[in-house]
Order: sequence, then C-alpha cells, then structure tokens
Amino acid sequence: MNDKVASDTVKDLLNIRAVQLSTNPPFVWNEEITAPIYTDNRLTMAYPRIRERITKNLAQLVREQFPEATVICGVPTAGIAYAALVSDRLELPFIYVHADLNHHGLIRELEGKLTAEDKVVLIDDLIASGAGSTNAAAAVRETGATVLGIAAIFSYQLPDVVRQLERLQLKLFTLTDYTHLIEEAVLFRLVDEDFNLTLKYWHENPTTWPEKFGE
Ligand SMILES: O=P(O)(O)OC[C@H]1O[C@H](OP(=O)(O)OP(=O)(O)O)[C@H](O)[C@@H]1O
Ligand SMILES: O=C(O)c1cc(=O)[nH]c(=O)[nH]1
Repeated sequence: MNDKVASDTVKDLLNIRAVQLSTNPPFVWNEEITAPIYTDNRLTMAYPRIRERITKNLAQLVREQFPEATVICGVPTAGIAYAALVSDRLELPFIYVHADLNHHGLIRELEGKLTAEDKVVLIDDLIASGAGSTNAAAAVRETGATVLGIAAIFSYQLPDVVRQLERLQLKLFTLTDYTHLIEEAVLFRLVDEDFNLTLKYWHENPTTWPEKFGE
C-alpha cells in the first residue's frame, strides 16, 4: 500500500465526514455485526476533486497489481460508479453485477459482455464482511472467466474477512484501510484514548461487541 495515498485518502474521507463514530447508539451493519464506526464512501461521489483522486489512484492500483486485466467489474451498488470511472481511464471494458436484492438476498446477475477468456478485476468501494465482493466474484467465476482480484477504496481488515478472501483466492488491494483510518482519526482528535481502545476491541471482536465491550 502506498502510505501517502493511504493517509491522503483517509484525510479526504474524514474531511467530508464520510466516517462516523459512535457507541451510543452504535451502527448496526447487519444481523451479525454492530460497530462503533460506519464509513459512507458513497459521499465521495459528491466531491469532484476527491472523486477524481480516488479514480486516479484506483486506476493506478489496477495498472500496477493487475496489469493483465481485460475487464473491470463494478460491485453493487457503490462500486459500480467507480468501476465505470476506472474502466474509462484504463480504456477497458466495463461490466457490473446487478443486485436485485441486497447481498443477503443473493439474487445477482452480470450486466455487460464477458467471455470465459476474460481476466476480471472487481471494484468495490468498501470491504466490510466482504460479502458484496465475494458474491460478485462467484457470479463472474460462474461464467468461466477469471477473477484476478479486487481493488477497493477502503478495507476494515477484519481478520476473518481477510482469511475468507485468501481462502477464495481473491487478492485484495485497497487505497487505504482501518489501520490508517485510526491513525488519522487520532491525529484529527476525533478519537480519544478510550474510543481508540473501543475501536481496537471491536476490531478484534466484531461479532461479540458491544456485549463484551460496549457502553
Ligand atoms: O463487505 P460488505 O459487507 O459487502 O460491505 C461493503 C458494501 O457495503 C456497502 O454497500 P451496501 O450493500 O450497504 O449498499 P450499497 O448498495 O449502497 O452499496 C458498501 O457500499 C460496500 O459495497
Ligand atoms: O457493513 C456494511 O454494509 C457497511 C459498513 C460500513 O461501514 N459502510 C458501509 O457502507 N457498509
């Protein structure tokens, strides 16, 4: 990971208040995970300069890590816009996974043109449980095409999710991550020592927090 890109991206997210921190109430992500943090990367779309930086850096990441890519695929919903912007920059074909239901509902299909010879890079805005990207990868693989990996803006680096992506042979590269986010949030004085501990405990125990550590 490019350290300057990682901290600059986090600064952009913090400046536009895309990251929210709260234990009271906490953020219910889904039936399994409640968290003291929520990141809304969709907000970056409203800021042309930030959108441009993210697009440029994602395109650079794909160029460096997946030079053999032949198709760029958007993961619904927020990844689709960035996938379109990145494919335009790289002058590569663009496809997207259409989600009839959200990723818990699991009815998905691909939109666009794909052959079994294609080598696909998925673009997601954010990796939390990884469900959006892993479902998109499964949909692409079902066609016989190869999934080279995922490029995303941000990852929570949840240990179970990192392991699951490795098991599925999905290489993940992100512009920034939870480690850089916490570092910058401390520097921004958004997080004091107590909250920093809460964020650390949650990260180690995302499915049992807040019972064990919450307020
Ligand atoms: O790693 P995951 O658990 O899949 O979570 C990450 C996804 O969650 C959000 O999308 P969400 O599904 O909430 O809604 P969206 O349709 O607005 O992208 C976010 O935009 C990511 O795409
Ligand atoms: O779990 C999610 O779906 C999720 C978490 C988060 O921080 N941000 C987001 O957009 N989705």
